[in-house]
Amino acid sequence: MVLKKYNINPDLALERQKCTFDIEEIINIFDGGKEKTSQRRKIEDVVLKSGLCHDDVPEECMSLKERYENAVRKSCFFSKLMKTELQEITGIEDFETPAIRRIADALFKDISPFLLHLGMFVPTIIGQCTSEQLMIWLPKALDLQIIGGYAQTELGHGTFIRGLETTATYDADTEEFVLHTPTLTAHKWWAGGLGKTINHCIVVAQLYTKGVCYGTHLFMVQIRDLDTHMPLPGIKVGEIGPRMGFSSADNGFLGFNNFRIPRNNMLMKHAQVQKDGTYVKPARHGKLTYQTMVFVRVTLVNEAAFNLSKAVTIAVRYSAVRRQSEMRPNEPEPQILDYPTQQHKLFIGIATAHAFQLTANWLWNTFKSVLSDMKKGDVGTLPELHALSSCLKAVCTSDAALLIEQCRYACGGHGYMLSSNLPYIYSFVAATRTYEGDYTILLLQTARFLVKAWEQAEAGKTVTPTVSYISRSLKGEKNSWRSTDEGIIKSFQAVAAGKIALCVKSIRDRMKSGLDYEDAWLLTTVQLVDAAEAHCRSVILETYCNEVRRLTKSSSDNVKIVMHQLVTLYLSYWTLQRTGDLLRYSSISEKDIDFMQRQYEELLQHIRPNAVALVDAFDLRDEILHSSLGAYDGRVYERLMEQAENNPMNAEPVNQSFHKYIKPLLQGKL
Ligand SMILES: CC/C=C/C/C=C\C/C=C\C/C=C\CCCCC(=O)SCCNC(=O)CCNC(=O)[C@H](O)C(C)(C)COP(=O)(O)OP(=O)(O)OC[C@H]1O[C@@H](n2cnc3c(N)ncnc32)[C@H](O)[C@@H]1OP(=O)(O)O
Ligand SMILES: Cc1cc2nc3c(=O)[nH]c(=O)nc-3n(C[C@H](O)[C@H](O)[C@H](O)COP(=O)(O)OP(=O)(O)OC[C@H]3O[C@@H](n4cnc5c(N)ncnc54)[C@H](O)[C@@H]3O)c2cc1C
Repeated sequence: MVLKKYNINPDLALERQKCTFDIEEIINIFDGGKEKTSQRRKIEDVVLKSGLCHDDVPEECMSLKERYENAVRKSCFFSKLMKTELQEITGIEDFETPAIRRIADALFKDISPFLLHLGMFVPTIIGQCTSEQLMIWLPKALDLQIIGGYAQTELGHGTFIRGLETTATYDADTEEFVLHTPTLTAHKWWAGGLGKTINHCIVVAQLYTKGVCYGTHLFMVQIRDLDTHMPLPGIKVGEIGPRMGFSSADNGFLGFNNFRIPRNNMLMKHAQVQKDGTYVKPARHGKLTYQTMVFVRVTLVNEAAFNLSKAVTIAVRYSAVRRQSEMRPNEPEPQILDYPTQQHKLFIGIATAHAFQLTANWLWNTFKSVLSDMKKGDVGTLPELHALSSCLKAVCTSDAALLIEQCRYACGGHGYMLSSNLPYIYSFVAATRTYEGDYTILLLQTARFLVKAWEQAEAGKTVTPTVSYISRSLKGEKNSWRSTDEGIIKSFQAVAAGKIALCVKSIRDRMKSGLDYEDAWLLTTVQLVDAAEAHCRSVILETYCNEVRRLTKSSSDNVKIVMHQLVTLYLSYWTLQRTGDLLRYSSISEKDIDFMQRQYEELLQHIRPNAVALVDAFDLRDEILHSSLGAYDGRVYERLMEQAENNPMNAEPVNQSFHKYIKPLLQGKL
C-alpha cells in the first residue's frame, strides 16, 4: 500500500515538543554509533525506493495462496536487490545483518519463505562443512543458485532430537547414504520454505554405518529438480497446512523412500564416515552438530527486542492520540497515555525492549568469542554459552510475547484489527517461544548447567562469571537488601542461588529416600525451571545495568537520565513482580517494598513526558511498522477509515450471497 501523507496529529506534535533529550543520541547508541545509523538509513532508503514494498491489495486481504506467491515474488526481488543494487548504491560491502533484518519487515508483514535459507541453511553450511564442502555449497547458497532450509523436526519428535526416526544408512559399495522415512511419525514436519520453495535442505537423520547407529547427523539433500522444481523420485514433499502465523512461510513435510545421496553430502566438519564406512567421531564435543540451533537462539533474543520495540511504538503513539473517559467531571477527555494504568502497561515494554536489545548484543559478542575459542580447539566455554543462550531465548521470547499482547490490550478494540499489525507481531513472537527449543525444555537445559555449577562450587572449584554468585552464596554471604541497581541485582542473584540450592537439596533428599537420579531430577523439574528462570532474570538485570552504564559514559546528561530512569523502572518492576521470592531469599522488608512501589509509580510520571520520544528513538519507519495505529503522524482514525474503505469486501455495495441466500431466506424461498 502507498502510505498517504497527513499532517502530524496535534497531540503527537505536542508530545514531541515535551521531549527532554536528543533522540538521535539514543538512536546512535542502539545502532552502535553514528556511522552505523547512517548505513542503516541508507539501506532502508534503497529498499523503500525500490517499489518492492508495494502491494495492490493489503496482505491480510489476500488468500493464503496469493500471500505465499506474493511473498515469493518479493523474496526473489529482495534477494536480487541485496546482491546488486544495495551493495552498489550504498557502497557498503559488509552488510550489517541487523539493518537488513529490520528493513525486511517493510516487505513482509508475515514471513519470507526464504527466511530459513539465510537464517539456518547458510549458517549450517558455514558451521558444519569441511573446507572442501564449504567451497562447493557456500558460493551457490550465497548466490541463490540453490535455496535451502533446515529439516530436523518430525511429525513425532521435535524436542527430543535423539528420538528422531529418519535414517541415513551408509552403503559402502556405492559410497552413498540411503535416506529413509520408516514410519508415519518419521516424516519431517515444520521446516520453513520446505512446502513449496526450497530445492535443497539440511536433513537431520540417524546415521547407520557398518550396522551401528551413531546418532543424529546432518546431511545436505537436494529435494527438487533445479529446472522443473519437481520433487525428485523418492521424495514426498508438501505444505503442512494453515497455522496461527507464518502463513507465507510454506512450512512443509518431507518423506524419503530409500533416497540416495553421495557420501560427501554428510556434513563432515565434526564427525566423518570414511569411504569404507568407518565412523570417526567428533574430536572435541558431542553436541557440535547442534551449533546452528545455538546460533538461532542467540539471534532470537534480538528478534524479541525488535518485535517488542515495534509493538510498543504502535501502542504508545496510539495512546497519545486516543482520548477516552474523564479524569474529573466536565474536563476534556484525557489522552489514554495519561492514565497510570496505561503507563504501567506500556513503559515496561519500552524498558524491556532496551534491556533485551542490549542483552542480545552482549550475547552475540559472547557467541562470537566462544566461536573463536572453538576455532582454536577450546570448547570449554561452550556449556556456558549453551546455558545462557537457552535461558535467554526462553525468557526473552516469552516476556516479549506477553508484553506485545499487553500492547494490544492497551489499544482496545482497534488493536484487534490486523491493520494495527499487533496480531501479526504477536503471532510471530508467540512461535519463537516454541521453535528452536520450547521454553520449558531450554530452561531445563540451563538448570542442568546450574546444578553442575553448584556441585563444582561446593567442591571448591572456580565457576564461570555468570554463576559466580553461587560461590558467594555457598560461602554464606548473606543478602542485605539495598534499593540501588547493584543492591537489587545482588538480591536477584540471592533468589537464584536460593532456588538452585533448594533444587539440589530436593534432588538429594529424593535420592536419600530411594529414588534414582533420573526420578529425583524429574520430580524436581518444576523447581528447576523456576530456578533457571530466576538465574536468567539476574543475568538480564545485570547485563542491562552494565551495558547502559558503559554505553552512556560519554552521553549527554539528559540521555543518561532518561536511560537510567528506564533501568530503574525495569529493576523496580521486577522487584514488585517478585516480592514473594525476595521476601523469602533476600532481606527485603515490607518498608522496602512500599518504597519500591512508590518509586515505580513516580517513575511512570517522570517517563510520561518522554514516552513518545522514547519510541521515536527506536527509529522505526512507518513502512516497517505497517500499522494503522502506530504511524509517525498519528493519523489513526484516517488510516482506520482508509483501510476499511480499501477492504475488498466493500468493492461491491451488495454481496452476491444476498441474492443467493439472504433474499430467498427473507422471502421464505430458501
Ligand atoms: C532477513 C531475515 C533475517 C532474519 C533473522 C530472523 C530470525 C532468526 C533466524 C532464523 C530463524 C527463523 C526461523 C526459525 C524457525 C524454527 C527452526 C527450528 O525450530 S529448527 C528445530 C529446532 N529444534 C530444537 O531446538 C530442538 C530442541 N531440543 C534440543 O535442542 C535437544 O534435544 C536437547 C533438549 C538440548 C536435548 O538434547 P540431547 O538429548 O542430545 O542432550 P542431553 O539433554 O542428553 O544433554 C547432553 C549434554 O549436551 C549438552 N547440550 C545439549 N545441547 C547442547 C548444545 N546445543 N550445545 C552445547 N551443549 C549442549 C547438555 O547440556 C548436556 O550437557 P551435560 O549436562 O551432560 O554437561
Ligand atoms: C512456526 C514454526 C516454525 C518451525 N520451523 C521449523 C524448521 O524450520 N525446522 C525444524 O526442524 N523445525 C521447525 N519447527 C519445529 C519446532 O522446532 C518444534 O515445534 C519445537 O522444537 C518444539 O518441539 P515439539 O513440537 O516436538 O514439541 P513437544 O516436545 O511435543 O512439546 C509439547 C509440550 O511437551 C513438553 N515437553 C516435551 N518434552 C518434555 C520434557 N522432556 N520435559 C518436560 N516437558 C516436555 C514441552 O515443554 C511442551 O509444553 C517450527 C515450529 C514452528 C511452530
